[in-house]
Amino acid sequence: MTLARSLDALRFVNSFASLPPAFYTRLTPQPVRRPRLVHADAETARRIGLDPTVLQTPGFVDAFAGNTPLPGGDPLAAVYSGHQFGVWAGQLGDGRALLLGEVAGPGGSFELQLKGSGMTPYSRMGDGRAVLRSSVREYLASIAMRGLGIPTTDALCLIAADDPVRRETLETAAVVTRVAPSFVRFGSFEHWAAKGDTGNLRVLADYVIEHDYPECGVAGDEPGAPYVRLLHAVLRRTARLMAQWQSVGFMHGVMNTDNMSILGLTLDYGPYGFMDGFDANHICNHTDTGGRYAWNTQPMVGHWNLYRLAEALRPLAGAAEPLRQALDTYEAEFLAAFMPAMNAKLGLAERLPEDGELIDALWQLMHAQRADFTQTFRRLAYLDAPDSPLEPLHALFTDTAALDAWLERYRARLAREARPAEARRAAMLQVNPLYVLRNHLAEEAIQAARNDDFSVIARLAETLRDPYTAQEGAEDLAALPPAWACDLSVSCSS
Ligand SMILES: Nc1ncnc2c1ncn2[C@@H]1O[C@H](COP(=O)(O)OP(=O)(O)OP(=O)(O)O)[C@@H](O)[C@H]1O
Ligand SMILES: [Mg+2]
Repeated sequence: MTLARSLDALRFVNSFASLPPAFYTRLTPQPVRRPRLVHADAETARRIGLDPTVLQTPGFVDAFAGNTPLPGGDPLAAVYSGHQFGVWAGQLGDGRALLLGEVAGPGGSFELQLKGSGMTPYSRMGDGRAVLRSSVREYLASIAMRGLGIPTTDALCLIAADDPVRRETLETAAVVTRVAPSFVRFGSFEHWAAKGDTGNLRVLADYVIEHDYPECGVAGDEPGAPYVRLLHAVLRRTARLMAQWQSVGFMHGVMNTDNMSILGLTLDYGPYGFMDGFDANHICNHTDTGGRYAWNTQPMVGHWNLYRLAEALRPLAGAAEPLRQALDTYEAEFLAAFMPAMNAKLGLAERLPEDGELIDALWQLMHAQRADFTQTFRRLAYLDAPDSPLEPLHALFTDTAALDAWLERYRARLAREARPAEARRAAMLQVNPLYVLRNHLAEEAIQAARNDDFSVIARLAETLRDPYTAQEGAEDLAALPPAWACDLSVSCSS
């Protein structure tokens, strides 16, 4: 299929553009110099109805670099506000992102968004650009999270360019095309609520209900009820997302309300991290000196952010009490997702009252010894398997006697499972990934990409797509971080 026909096949509908003009500013992307394709994701292309064979064509690169317009596209930057690090930040908005439009693909309806495509009226002090470094991280994280089965925005392609971009040092620009059913954030609601503009608040809420949560809107209902249901639905998705993050050791790093997806997707891959050695208080974002967004605070912050969303919806709900009741279900929703996830990670098909203590004891042990998060769970799957020595598991812990003591408890618990050991092992390998996007792997990919060597990114994308299956020749991608990685730090700079 030719590029033109394939792009024509993307049937743009642009429902966000049908909202009142105050919601966005129409503008075109600012072109970049010498755009070149770093990588494109055929799976995402298929989902949106784009023939993957066009991904390598120059026309495709130009269109998704923002250098040539997409037929049927209607680019716009959306306004939103938000709380950053617990403090009201006022008006923000797509300062470097542009919504190209919405397409109907075989996998549903998706918005396509360029990130790093130039200044907008919401750029404030920023330059509208994203550097290659942070764009590689965003691109790979999207693929990694989808591979893990965790709700996320997707990335269609990553394009590198020559434009210089000043951060701490001089870097170069890149553009990521992100894909999601919606990029609306908690902060999109806070924006109108803070202005006291209940009219536009209702427009937004009704749009989100119609577009993404039709089950919340019931005709002939009490006037405030759909908005309470909306909060409840977003709360359930957010609670589940937090449980999923926790269970793979993912840390978002900047859980500001403007980065909280109304769809419960992982949104905005900035200074995120996957845990290496387990430290429950680990802060992946160097800029977050107070540790607001440490691993163990994430579920609580999710709840705090939902409070901000509830406050924003208050003028529509009619009364505060139903919103409060919805908020009160958060902990139960989180635990209803997290506890079974933890049982599954340990291969416990049944749930017994004492399992919580067994799991807590493992967390404490891993934390005290900084045992590698990913490898600990993965290697537990092979416990007492034929031809599987204990040594690789022992190697993750400094105090092996303490590990052995816990393993005795664990074995005793496993003995009460009806499921045969082989079936348990297979189930554990399905939920405990072997490959996660460790910081040092992203760093290696970035270093190579800076020299126009995109092969490291391609290899990581291929492996992370299927993180639960051991892949021949990918042993190094499962390995613990090398010594040099201790010095890596990731900040908000992007
Ligand atoms: N280089 C930049 N130029 C213009 N605006 C920026 C830039 N970097 C960040 N911003 C804006 O600052 C605010 C907070 O930034 P944050 O890092 O959370 O978002 P982001 O990574 O740019 O985008 P997104 O949340 O869409 O992934 C947003 O309004 C964002 O658009
Ligand atoms: Mg953001």
